Amino acid sequence: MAQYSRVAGSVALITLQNPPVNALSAAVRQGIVDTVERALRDPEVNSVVICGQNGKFCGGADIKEFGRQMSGPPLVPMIHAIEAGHKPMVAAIEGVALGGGLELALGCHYRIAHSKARLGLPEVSLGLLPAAGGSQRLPRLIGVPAALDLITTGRHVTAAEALKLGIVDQVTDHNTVDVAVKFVQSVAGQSMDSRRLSTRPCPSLPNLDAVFEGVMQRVRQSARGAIAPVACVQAVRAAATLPYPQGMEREKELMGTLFTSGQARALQYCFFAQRAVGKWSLPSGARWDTSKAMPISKAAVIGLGTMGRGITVALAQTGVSVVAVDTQERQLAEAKQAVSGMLERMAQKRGSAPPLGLVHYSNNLQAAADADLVIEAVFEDMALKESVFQQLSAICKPGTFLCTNTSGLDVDRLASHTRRPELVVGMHFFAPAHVMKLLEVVCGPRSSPEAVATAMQLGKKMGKVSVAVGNCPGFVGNRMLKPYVEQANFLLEEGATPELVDQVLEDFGFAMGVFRMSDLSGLDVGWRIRKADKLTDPSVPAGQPVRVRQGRRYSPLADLICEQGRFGQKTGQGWYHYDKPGGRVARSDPWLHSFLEEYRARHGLVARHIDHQEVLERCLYVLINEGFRILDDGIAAGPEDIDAIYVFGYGWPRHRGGPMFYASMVGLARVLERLEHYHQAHPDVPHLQPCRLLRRLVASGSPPVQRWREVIKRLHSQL
Ligand SMILES: CC(C)(COP(=O)(O)OP(=O)(O)OC[C@H]1O[C@@H](n2cnc3c(N)ncnc32)[C@H](O)[C@@H]1OP(=O)(O)O)[C@@H](O)C(=O)NCCC(=O)NCCSC(=O)CC(=O)CCCCCCCCCCCCC(=O)O
Ligand SMILES: NC(=O)C1=CN([C@@H]2O[C@H](COP(=O)(O)OP(=O)(O)OC[C@H]3O[C@@H](n4cnc5c(N)ncnc54)[C@H](O)[C@@H]3O)[C@@H](O)[C@H]2O)C=CC1
Repeated sequence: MAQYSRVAGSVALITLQNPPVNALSAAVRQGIVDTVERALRDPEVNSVVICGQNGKFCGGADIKEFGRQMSGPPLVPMIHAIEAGHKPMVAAIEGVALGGGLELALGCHYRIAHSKARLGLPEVSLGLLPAAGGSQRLPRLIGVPAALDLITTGRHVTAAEALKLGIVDQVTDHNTVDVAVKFVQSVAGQSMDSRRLSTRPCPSLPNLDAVFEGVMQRVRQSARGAIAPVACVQAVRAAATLPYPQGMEREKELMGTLFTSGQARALQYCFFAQRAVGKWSLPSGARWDTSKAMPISKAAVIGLGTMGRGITVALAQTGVSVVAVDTQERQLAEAKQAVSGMLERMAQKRGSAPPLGLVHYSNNLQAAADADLVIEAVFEDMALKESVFQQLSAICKPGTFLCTNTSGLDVDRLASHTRRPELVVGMHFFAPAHVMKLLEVVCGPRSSPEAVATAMQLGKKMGKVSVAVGNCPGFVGNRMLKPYVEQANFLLEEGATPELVDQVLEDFGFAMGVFRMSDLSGLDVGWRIRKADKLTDPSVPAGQPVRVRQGRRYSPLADLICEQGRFGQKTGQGWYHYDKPGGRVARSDPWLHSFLEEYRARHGLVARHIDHQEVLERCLYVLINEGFRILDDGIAAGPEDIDAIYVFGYGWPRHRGGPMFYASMVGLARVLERLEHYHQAHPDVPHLQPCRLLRRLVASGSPPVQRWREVIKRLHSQL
């Protein structure tokens, strides 16, 4: 809806009303059309201000309407009518002006923003382009390079940057509507001809072709198969090279392709999945909106290796005071330097002071005594972690939350080593912890709703997408990763190369294929876990066939690589060769290829041709199959949780929506059929055996992912 009122005698004030973000639903669009017509007709009115209710101008088109039959007045003619109006129209921008909201403001003759407002055209992140004239008006207003930057990245700008770029005419710290009303009165009666952006030429650019070629190259490289960024560049090119009406035609044509695409559906699903995961609930009935999170002003981080350092930085960035503890003096000194360096670099980028004073260092666990919350990040060793939790339980004040960053150990077992198991919860960050958006909050059977709420809330404050998961080996993300990595190793045994597997996965859209990723993370990490699981020599019982462990197929390839001291990037050699230890550029390694040939010969394996389809299906479907098992076990609340974990923590291409969404796009019957096919070919690989939930969903007619919860009926929910 849009409310019409008269202020200051002659100014019509149109207020968009559609909480929470005044999205441009059909009713709002109809309201705008009606109220603008009324203002233009009313002889007592000489000017118009458009604003949004509750301090938010407009969050853009109503995304919930996409994918349904569109009704109500379309945006393009509505915005044209505003721009063509003979009375001055001013957008009073508070809160946000995003997507269609900014396009509406660009149709107005002036824009006044509050200093705290954010503006942007984020359509690209929904698989779309700004198709209500945004791709044509913005370049005319701020020039091609700046418009290309905003439209292809979708980034939000502050009011101050918007003023600098020329998107807004004025920024105020006062009441924006009052300022806009005063301003519009001062221009009432003037001609608005020069203020209509559609009538302006695009500022000329001498090297137009080179600019577009450069941006297109950059976009294609970083988009990894996403079509919207490419269409955004094409639309802006139309603004730069065609008259406005033809540019609008091109914008419409490009939007037509995007609007109904699978990528747009996937990206819009991700938007809602990201929000859905915040609305967690536990089997006890405790929920996100009924459980109280405790405020955390002082935290302690125990263990200052790769993870502890990143977690310390992320906490300090959030304004939380941190006691950073490592018992090794050398590690402590190195961590101090590394943390300060990271904080300084980040502050320099932002142009603010680094929060160095928030971090204090100690080599003594006692320093954690008065922390509100502790995050343990020592080596992945159960006995060590148990001892640390036992000590913390004795040292910390009553009520301190005790969290672990373990990658997959039993959180409840750690809880049992404390006097307050209800205050123990997993906070599983991803490396680098100050950059990666994902946080798995692991709820043990005894974790209290307050502990879960506090960890979820702290994660959100740190800018993370926090996902509540149940307690099982590997939780959600790493549990699914295991069969994926295993399958990639089997493919090597059968004739593939790391280059082939990685290329297929990178073509699919992963930032890194599985072998490049393993080299980056360090091959020794998995090796240590396999040793602890008694899968590697010398703990393997005598007589155990070398490619079978615990009755199922096992590939010792990664163990053999590690035995050679090849731990990946850190040692300069792994599945690939690097120029030096710590080198980043992966090069094909002839040694590795001969090693694979010898390995196959030794085990009587005959290399066969493996095509791209098999690589993709075996790696992805086995991971998806484990995702179904996780849902069936009640370790994740729904497919959205798994998808958010994979998109924000594991580099799953966002435009493919996450593994569970992808499965529903491929078709569950097809996934089932291919798993059956591969399981028949490899009966000694239990992970390939289709899970019963997948079968049940197929038997229920393969409902869309949004309706899976109706089919998942858990007997023993862990969440
Ligand atoms: C606005 C935010 C920054 C607020 O953030 P925050 O305060 O953190 O709150 P949130 O938790 O994010 O959100 C709260 C709540 O609001 C919901 N919500 C937010 N935004 C929207 C929205 N735009 N629509 C609907 N709902 C929204 C959100 O889901 C939360 O609710 P909950 O899920 O129940 O918890 C932040 O929310 C944000 O960033 N929002 C998104 C902003 C955005 O991306 N805007 C752009 C939208 S797309 C757009 O505007 C495009 C256009 O306008 C162009 C439209 C042209 C259409 C023309 C169609 C022509 C098609 C031609 C094809 C023809 C095909 C054929 O031939 O058939
Ligand atoms: N490295 C990664 O990518 C990820 C690791 N994790 C998990 O995070 C934890 C830490 O991993 P990393 O940072 O990689 O380890 P790391 O090996 O880099 O660092 C561990 C640190 O703990 C310190 N430490 C050991 N015992 C201690 C004690 N009793 N008290 C205080 N400090 C002690 C060590 O001195 C060392 O500095 C592990 O549980 C790991 O599984 C989780 C997510 C990702």
